[in-house]
Amino acid sequence: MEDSVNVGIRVRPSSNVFDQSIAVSVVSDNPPVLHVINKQLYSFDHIFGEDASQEKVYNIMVKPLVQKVLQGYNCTIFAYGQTGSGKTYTIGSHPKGDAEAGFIARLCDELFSNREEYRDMAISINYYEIYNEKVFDLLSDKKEPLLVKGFKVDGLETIHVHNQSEAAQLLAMGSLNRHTGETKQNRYSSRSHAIFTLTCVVKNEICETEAKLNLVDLAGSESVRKTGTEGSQFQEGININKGLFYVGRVINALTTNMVHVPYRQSMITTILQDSLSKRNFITLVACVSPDLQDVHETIQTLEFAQGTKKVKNKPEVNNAILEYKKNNPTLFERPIPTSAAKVRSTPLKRQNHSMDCAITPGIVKKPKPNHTWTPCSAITECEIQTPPSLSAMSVASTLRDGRFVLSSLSPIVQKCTEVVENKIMEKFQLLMKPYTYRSTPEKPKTPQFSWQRLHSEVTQIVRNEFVQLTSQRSHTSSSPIETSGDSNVAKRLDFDDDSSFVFKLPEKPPPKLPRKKAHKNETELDQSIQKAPRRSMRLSMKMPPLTFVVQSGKRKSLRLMDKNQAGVSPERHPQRIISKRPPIPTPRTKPSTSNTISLEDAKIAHCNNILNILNNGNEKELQKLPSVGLKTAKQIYLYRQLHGPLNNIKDLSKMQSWMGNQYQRFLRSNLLNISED
Ligand SMILES: Nc1ncnc2c1ncn2[C@@H]1O[C@H](COP(=O)(O)OP(=O)(O)OP(=O)(O)O)[C@@H](O)[C@H]1O
Repeated sequence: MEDSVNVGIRVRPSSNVFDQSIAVSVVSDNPPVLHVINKQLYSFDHIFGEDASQEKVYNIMVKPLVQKVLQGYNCTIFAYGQTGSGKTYTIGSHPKGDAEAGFIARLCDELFSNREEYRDMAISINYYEIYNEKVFDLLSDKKEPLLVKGFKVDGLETIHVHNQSEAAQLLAMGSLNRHTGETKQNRYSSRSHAIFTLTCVVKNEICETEAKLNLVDLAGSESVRKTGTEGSQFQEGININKGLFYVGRVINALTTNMVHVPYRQSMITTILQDSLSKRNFITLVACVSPDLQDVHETIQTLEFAQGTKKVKNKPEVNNAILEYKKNNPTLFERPIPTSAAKVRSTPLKRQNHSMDCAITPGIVKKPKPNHTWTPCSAITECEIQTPPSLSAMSVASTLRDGRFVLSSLSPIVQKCTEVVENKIMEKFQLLMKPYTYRSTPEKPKTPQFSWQRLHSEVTQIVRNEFVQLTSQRSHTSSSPIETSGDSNVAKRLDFDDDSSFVFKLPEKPPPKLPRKKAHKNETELDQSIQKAPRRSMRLSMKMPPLTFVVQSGKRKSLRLMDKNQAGVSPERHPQRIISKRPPIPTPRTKPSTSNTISLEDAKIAHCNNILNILNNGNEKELQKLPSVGLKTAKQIYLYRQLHGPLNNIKDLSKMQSWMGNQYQRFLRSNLLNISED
């Protein structure tokens, strides 16, 4: 196993016996690619289709961990997914017959039946659950929650087992004690996270190693709306989702080498802290339902799984996608069903730039029913439609023409490219108007039009520009945009040609823009486009100046001048976004603003902010200020009680409890440039 985090997806058999509305299909097992309706493609370490046997899933996901445990590594296997998606089935809460046996039964079988191999090993079992953020022992009669000290659970029963039947008995007994409840989606829905821990102590002549193997059956990732929970079940749902969220955050922090791993934010991550670390091994089996009615939860689960581990893009995956698209052209051309059209990405969406095929859908525009996107068809006025989903076309265009692979660029440029593409697509219909007059005897026939061709033309122009940009600015592309929204991208675009990336205000005031270019609304713009004789001529029109908006002396953001000011929408000229011309401020911006004035304003605002915290903050808030600890916070608080609010920050120097140059240190660390006199 090359990675310490291994993510697999398991698709359970459909529960729709008669209805064939399936939303998920496995594109290929190897390389693993999954297709979800609404044109999304995902890749993970492993994907198991509906017909994957328990044995197959166990052999791939769990078996390799046995050796790791014997070598002394802690291993944790999580089953994650919506309620009823097969988590308990996969982990195995009951010692079932051979074919149906889950991970726990198979593991015990492996460890005990090969006693020769594991002769000098002692195994003990803990089985407990986390219900409503409290720990309950499933192997004990006690009904009270257990105390947690640090990351250790106090008073947990640890039972030594010597053979498989003893282990099976404990599993069966503990499973009966689990908190379950009936929801709309599962009659015996697990309402808790159940943790079955095998502690293996291996002795040999030289040393003794101890390692844990945790099998965690997480509670269902729920949508309260769908499960129909209320009252105490609703509260359970909140705690369940909290636990799940932090499991995801912790694994993500480990895979991305974050300095801070948020173990303490939920009970489950607190307790498993010693097993969830970079030194140990983590396996996540995300269970999904293939049914169309569950597509929203399925996408949430897939994005959760994707969020836990950034899957590296592999060429074989791209080839598999291409092959699949070739064989299933209709899947990528048919209109999006209403239920799927509502699907949005989850709050956990991020890092989708890691794979071209997993671009998160934006708001999906729904084409007219029964309309099929036909490549290279001439269109008439009445046929103007919303263009196909950008994400799908992006994948296609980046891969099909083979000229350009988006993923080869840095995340920043990928994101920028997406932004520009989106802008172009927004105006697509307007751009297309000139093509749409009907062919009549008076007018010449409209040239044959193809969405694909136009899209790839425009995209290629933009991307070529970005390729140049990356080659000039390769040093800017090292830091990935973790949770970038468009605003971040705007910031990223925020540079001119100067290598220091310092924004410069233009020396001359901006030239007055010709009025004739100003368009008040889209209809006007629309008309002017129609009047323009040829698209090529329109594209050769003079580029509207780029606008830098100066805001409170902070970093300036590059904005494309809107059509009210420039007359021509900049989205139609994406190739100019990295124009080398010096930036011209918008006529609306105060012409006299200089950086010094803005910086002064910023300083004053900063001082006021700190003064506000000093006067109104409670002890906790005061401690958020640099160089203010609990003691100083208490002193400031007391000083305020005795002397009333501070008139200015300098008043703080009157506080007698400052030691040595503590006050100066406070000023320095809060970046307060206040003179002593
Ligand atoms: N891969 C599979 N093959 C056959 N049956 C399955 C599979 N996955 C799930 N099932 C069946 O689906 C039903 C629900 O599964 P299970 O109880 O494991 O869901 P769950 O995800 O644990 O739900 P909850 O979170 O509510 O506890 C069970 O009857 C189970 O046998």
